[in-house]
Amino acid sequence: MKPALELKNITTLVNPGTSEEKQILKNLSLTLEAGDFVTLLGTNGAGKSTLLNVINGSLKPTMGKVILGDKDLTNLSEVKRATYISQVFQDPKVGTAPRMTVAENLLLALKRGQKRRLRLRNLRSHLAEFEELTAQLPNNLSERLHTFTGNLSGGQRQTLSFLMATITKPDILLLDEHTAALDPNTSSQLLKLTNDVVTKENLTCLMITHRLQDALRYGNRVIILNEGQVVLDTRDKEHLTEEKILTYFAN
Ligand SMILES: Nc1ncnc2c1ncn2[C@@H]1O[C@H](COP(=O)(O)OP(=O)(O)OP(=O)(O)O)[C@@H](O)[C@H]1O
Repeated sequence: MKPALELKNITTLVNPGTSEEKQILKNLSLTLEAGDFVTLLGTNGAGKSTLLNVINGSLKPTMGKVILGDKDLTNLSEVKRATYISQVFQDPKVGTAPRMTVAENLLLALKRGQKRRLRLRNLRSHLAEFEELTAQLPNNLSERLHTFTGNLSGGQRQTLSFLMATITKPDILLLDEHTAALDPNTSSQLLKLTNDVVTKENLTCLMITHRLQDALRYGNRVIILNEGQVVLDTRDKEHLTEEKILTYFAN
């Protein structure tokens, strides 16, 4: 079977030819198998978000290739890649349309890839489905289906962003510290939901986190980046400890 995602010799150079020139990712290669749930760790500035940006297409690598299944995405725009790749960001304000209701946002996510005019038709016929989908979720989202998302709490909005990112099964799910801005209870509820959905749907997922205990608790594989390179890539989580992880971090 083909790997879900292959990054081949990715190098990203920003501000080339200026005094600000910086190589962020350095000839980085990485293969994700279908169903891999990777927790991605590394010090501030190691290149974790840059790696996600190269995958989602918001940053074009200076060199290297991004292959999804049998498709070469390297020259595909961010918008076109969104058909295959979903992402949840750290900021709850990103990822949902604030002047649309929860139900309207869910419908947009469900009809991803269709023309906007067609996407908002038949909202009524999906309401029962959305009620059922949100009923099991934290933060009483099911009681807020007709609320503008701009009026939701950060936790409700992040739960909605996660639901939108997974409502149709993405080929790759990217999570960039998606629970970091939430209070400890809400954060652990959303992480548990994340784990349940990723495991049940057998999603291929890359999740950036700074919390070592979460990196150890969730997923089947741990990757640590340092200065734009992979310094640890292991599925042997049984023998991994927080102390051991810290030895791979830059000082
Ligand atoms: N477009 C850009 N132009 C210039 N420098 C950039 C750009 N994008 C990222 N960088 C720099 O590249 C380095 C890596 O950034 P990146 O955001 O990928 O790190 P990170 O591992 O996600 O860090 P953090 O844990 O702080 O979120 C940082 O030093 C950052 O300042």
